[in-house]
This record gives sequence, C-alpha cells and structure tokens, in this order.
Amino acid sequence: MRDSDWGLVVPLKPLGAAKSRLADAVADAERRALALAFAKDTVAAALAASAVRNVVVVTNDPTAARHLAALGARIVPDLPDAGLNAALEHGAAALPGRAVAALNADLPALRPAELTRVLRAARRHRRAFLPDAAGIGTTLLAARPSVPLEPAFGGASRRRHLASGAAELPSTDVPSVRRDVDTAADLRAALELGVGPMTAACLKELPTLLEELTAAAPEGTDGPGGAGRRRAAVRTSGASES
Ligand SMILES: Nc1nc2c(ncn2[C@@H]2O[C@H](COP(=O)(O)OP(=O)(O)OP(=O)(O)O)[C@@H](O)[C@H]2O)c(=O)[nH]1
Ligand SMILES: C=C(OP(=O)(O)O)C(=O)O
Repeated sequence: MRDSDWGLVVPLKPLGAAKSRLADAVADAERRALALAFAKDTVAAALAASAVRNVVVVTNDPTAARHLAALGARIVPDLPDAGLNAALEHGAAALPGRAVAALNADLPALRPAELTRVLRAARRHRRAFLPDAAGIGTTLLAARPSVPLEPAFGGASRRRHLASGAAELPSTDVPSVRRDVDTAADLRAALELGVGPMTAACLKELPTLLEELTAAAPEGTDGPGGAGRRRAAVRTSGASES
C-alpha cells in the first residue's frame, strides 16, 4: 500500500439538522452556515493531505453536496434514515479494495500534515482509530484494504472502537485531527488552534459570536497563562501540507 492510497469517507447530516449543540450560541441560519463552513474546511484540508487520494462525502444535503463537489469531493447520497454508521459503511462501499478512513465533517482546524501523520500511523494496523479531543469519542477510524471498517461512532465511541479490536493511534502532535466542534466551547478551542478559511470567513460575519469566543474564559476555566483576552488564530489557507 502506497502512502497516498487512502480514500476518506466524510459523513454529513442535512445542514438543517447538523451541529444542533450550537443552537444555544447562534440562530438557525448561522448554525447551518457554520456546519457547512466546518465541512468545507475539513474536506479541503483532507484533499490537501498527501496521504489522501480521494474524499467521498456521504450526504443528502443538496447545498453541501454542491459546495463539497466543487472542492473535489465525490458525493454519495445518504441512505434514508439509516444513521451515521450505516452512512459510513455505505460510503466505504464506494471505495472497494481501498484503504478507507472515516473522518468527521466537523474538524474546522484540520491540518493536512497532521492528517497524513495519523494515516501513516494507521497503516501499521488492520483497523485503527483516533480519539476526539475530549477523549470520549472518535474523529477518525481507518481500515486497511479489504478489512471491514465496522464503524461504531456516536457518543462514547472511543470505548466501543477499542472493544472492537481497533488500535488506538497516538494522539500527541495531531490536535487538529482530534478537534471536533460540537459546542461553542469546542469552537473556541478550534479558534485557538487556527481554523480554516471558510470557518474564519463565516465567523467574520458573526462579530458578536466571535467576540464572545475570543474574550477571556470565565475564571477557573482558562488554560495555563491564558488570562486576559484570547487571540483567535485563523489559517488563511487550507491547501498546503506545510
Ligand atoms: N451522512 C450522515 N452523516 C451523519 C449522520 N449523523 C451524523 N452525521 C455526521 O457525522 C459526524 C459526527 O456527528 P456529530 O458530531 O454528532 O455531528 P452533528 O450530528 O452535526 O452534531 P449534533 O447535532 O450536535 O449531534 C458529523 O460530520 C455529522 O454531520 C447521518 O445520519 N448521516
Ligand atoms: C460522532 C461522535 O460523537 P459526537 O456526536 O459526540 O460528536 C463520535 O465521537 O463517535
């Protein structure tokens, strides 16, 4: 298997239903726009990773499908009401005989070089996964060619993926691959890593939210040396592995 042989499967809910845990922080139209921006930054960074040959997005959302196809992703329509894991198996079936990795669509800080590092580590195993930033869920699950993906995403999936025999990949030095965004606090953490250009542009249109996210965290929740106003790091390009 060559380094650049991975096929990625990125699942995406209809935008109207996506990222429901951001509903407290933003209005519906803005939540949809953010979900699309996260997916575009995720897919653009994945396509820029040297370990990735192609990206299949499983979605029934026509707007997202149009935007993500324009970036170079192949769109596979979702199965009706089958859920996330069925969607991933359906997407993996579109990549027969390939090494396949499922990657969440909510990784707006994703860096191509970090994704390549994770996929290189995954090549050593039949099946392998990367825990999310919270250490409870999963952001990436990979399987060698002809090995069934057997996805068990949703909630506390780290435990399920371990129990299924998948190897847990080293999680140091790949923070952008682990940084899924479900809540406003997650978005704050992604901003600190540096989000991609689509998410940055979307947040620029939401100055009140951006102000809240980059303001000092409440006392006791700030990280080491983090007192005072936080700086939002924004990447200007998602298309380079350097
Ligand atoms: N195609 C497809 N993707 C899904 C489905 N359910 C979840 N996803 C995607 O799976 C990934 C992980 O899901 P979550 O982190 O729960 O994202 P979410 O469902 O948008 O977020 P919440 O509404 O807050 O639960 C995201 O990229 C979702 O868009 C599904 O039934 N079909
Ligand atoms: C999809 C997952 O979790 P969440 O819905 O919490 O993002 C997961 O980590 O498997």
